[in-house]
This record gives sequence, C-alpha cells and structure tokens, in this order.
Amino acid sequence: LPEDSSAIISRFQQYLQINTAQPSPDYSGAADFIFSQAKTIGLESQSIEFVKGKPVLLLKWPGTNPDLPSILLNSHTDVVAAEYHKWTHPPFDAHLDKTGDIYARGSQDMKCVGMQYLEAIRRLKNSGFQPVRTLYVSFVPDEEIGGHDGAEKFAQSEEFEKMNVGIVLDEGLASTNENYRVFFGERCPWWLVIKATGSPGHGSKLYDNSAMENLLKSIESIRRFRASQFDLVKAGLRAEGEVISVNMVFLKAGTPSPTGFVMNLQPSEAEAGFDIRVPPTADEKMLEKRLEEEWAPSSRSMTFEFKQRVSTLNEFGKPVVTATDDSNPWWSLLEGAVKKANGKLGKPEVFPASTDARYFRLRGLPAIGFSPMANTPILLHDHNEFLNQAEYLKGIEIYESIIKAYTSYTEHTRNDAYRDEL
Ligand SMILES: CSCC[C@H](NC=O)C(=O)O
Ligand SMILES: [Zn+2]
Ligand SMILES: [Zn+2]
Repeated sequence: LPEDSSAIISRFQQYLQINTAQPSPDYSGAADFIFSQAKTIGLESQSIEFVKGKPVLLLKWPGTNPDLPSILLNSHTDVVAAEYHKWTHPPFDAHLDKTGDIYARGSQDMKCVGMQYLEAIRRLKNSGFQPVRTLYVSFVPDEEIGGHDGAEKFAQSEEFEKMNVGIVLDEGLASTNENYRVFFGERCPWWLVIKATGSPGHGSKLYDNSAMENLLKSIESIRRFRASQFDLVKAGLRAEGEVISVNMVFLKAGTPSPTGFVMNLQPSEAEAGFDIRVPPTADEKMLEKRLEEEWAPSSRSMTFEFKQRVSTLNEFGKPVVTATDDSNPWWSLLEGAVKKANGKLGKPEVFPASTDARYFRLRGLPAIGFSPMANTPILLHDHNEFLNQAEYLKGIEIYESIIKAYTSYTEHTRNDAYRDEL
C-alpha cells in the first residue's frame, strides 16, 4: 500500500476502535475523534445535544453559493453489540489481516461510510476543489435503537431547517456482487406481541382452549403467512424489501420451578413476540385484519399489543419513499457520479430494515441509502463483520465523485418534495 493509503486505513481503524456499542456507546470518544478529523481537514464543526450525552456532530464545508439547497451526508456513530468470544478477532481491535480484511463491529454498519465521507472531502480539499452548494456531514447517535434521540430530533429541529438541505445520503447495505446496492425507501417495523390466555389444567389432560394451544394456532397461522412471503422471494418474484417479513423473536410461557419449569401443569398464559417489517406500499389494513381475525382473535382468548408500529404513510397519506424518476435529479447525478468513478449501481431497492433516512424522507426530502461495498458478504449485526481495505479505498473515490457532482449541481432544485400537497 502507498504511504497515503496506510494513513487512511489507520484512521478508519482508529474510529472502529472506539467502542460505541449500544446500550452504552462512547459518544464522547467518537465526538473527540470526529472533531479532531474535522480540524485537520479544515471543516467547521458543531455539536448539538438534543438529548444530553447524545451529541449530533455536524460538520460544514461552505459552498460558494449558499442560497442553493445544501447536501447532507449522514452516518450514525453507534453500533450494535458484539459477542466477543464468537469473533475470530476482537470486535473493537479493527484487526487488519493478510488479505486486507478489517474486522470490527461497525466496519460495514456504518463507520466505513462516515469515514469515507471525510476522506473524500479531505482529498477534494487538498486538490483545490470548491463546492458550489454547501456540504454538511452529520454523525448521529442512537440509530441502532430507533434514532429517536438522534436523527429524529435533528430532522425536526430549527438547526436542520436553517441548513436548507436538498438531498440526504444515508446508509445502504453491502452487495455480494459487483453492483452497489441503492435504496429509495425502507420497510416499516411493526413489533408485535400476541398473548393467549386459557384454562390451566393437569399436564395429562387433553382439552381445548388452553393458552398454549391458543397461542400455537396463531403461530401456525403466522408461519403459513411467513412462508407465503418467503416463497415469493425464493421464487425470484419479489425482492427482499418488497414482501412482509415476520420473524418470531421471543416465546414466553410456562410455570417456573426451582429446577426449571413445572412439567405437569398447562399454563394459563402464553405469549410470543414478532418482528414484522412492512414495505412502504403494502396494504396495512389487510395486515391489521389478518392480525385481528387470524393471528390474535379475541374469539380464541387472544390479545395483542404493538411495542412499535411505524406507519408506511406520511402525513399526506403517501408512502414514505424517494422518487427514482426524472422528478428527482439526484438519482441520475448519483448514477453518473458512480459510473464516472468506475462503479455500477444495481436496481433501486427498498431497504429491508429501518434507518435514519426515514426521518429525512418524512420531512419531504429525498434521501438515498447507499454504502459503497461491492463483492462483500452482508455482515451487519453479524459476528466477524469486516470490510476489505481495497473496497473501503474504492468507496472513497466513489464519494469524491458523488460530492463533486452533487455540490457542483447548479440547477434550481426544490428542497420540499411536498410543495404540491402544501
Ligand atoms: C426500528 S428501531 C431499530 C432500528 C434498526 N436499525 C438497524 O438495524 C432496525 O431494527 O431496523
Ligand atoms: Zn446502520
Ligand atoms: Zn445497524
């Protein structure tokens, strides 16, 4: 590796070594690091604590025409927890192996992207490039737990309003082939708990309407639905983000005893939790009906509760998605810029899980999910998350090209996609 590249990789490793794992992320460590980077690059920086101890770090590269809507490059500073003993290299060592793979929690999700933004800016600045539009880079907390104290408050703030943002880039997913994946929307999380009650009884007795039987009937029904959705994906008829996913995440029942559970007692209560993800264009009413009639019918002594239920629609009743046609110039600009840097984009997709991009889209802004990682296994939230250094360096070139194209775009763009509704 040339001298320059090893310095770039070592800065990436430094960021990865800061333990920002939920539930107690080292946000002040991350802030110190990001601000020290901003200083050496020559970017203005600001920390906004909408919630104490959870800073939104905002960097700014002023453009020559501050009247044009600005560009926002967003990333989150937190990462999910890691089970240390199940990793081949400790998750916060950022170990670089002989093949160039860098192992760390956050190497894909999404400290890579945050640092790639900064490295791209550093190079552009050094080359003498001048942006026309102002460029902002935000590092937000708490994405992994829903972003309520981070991007959600940020997107709704006066500070954000003043930034006059026209387009947001946020995270995507690694691609296992040579085409980068790119996302225009995301599925909405519905975290459902269903609860069954029934008559308790002797473990030897066959009878109807026990809590366990009632719950199992629901689970069977939910699993049939799950299979019907999964089959569409397996048959290649639908993309991952276009079906409703339903996965059971907990089961809770039984009567505890000092040695485990009482074995000859059928319990009077049983419950199960499901992580459901609903595509932006899905029929919510249909799903609700299914839930009321088949998954948790009161006729079977069942109740349900949502731990979280995010609507697929915005305040105008429209799906929360970013346009991918001619009405959104940022799409073709992105395509062109990636191509110019010798990269290829796949077909725009719906992100299968949730990201902070939703909060920007809810404001009526276009937001594109994109993490430039091609030919890479998808390891976010998994053990042994890694990114190859060559792929990381390639991503920096991709962002250089995007930042050039975006900040140089001088056509008048509206920064309010809902103008028609308003
Ligand atoms: C919906 S709050 C949790 C957000 C989380 N985001 C990334 O994994 C997700 O589970 O999609
Ligand atoms: Zn993420
Ligand atoms: Zn994540």
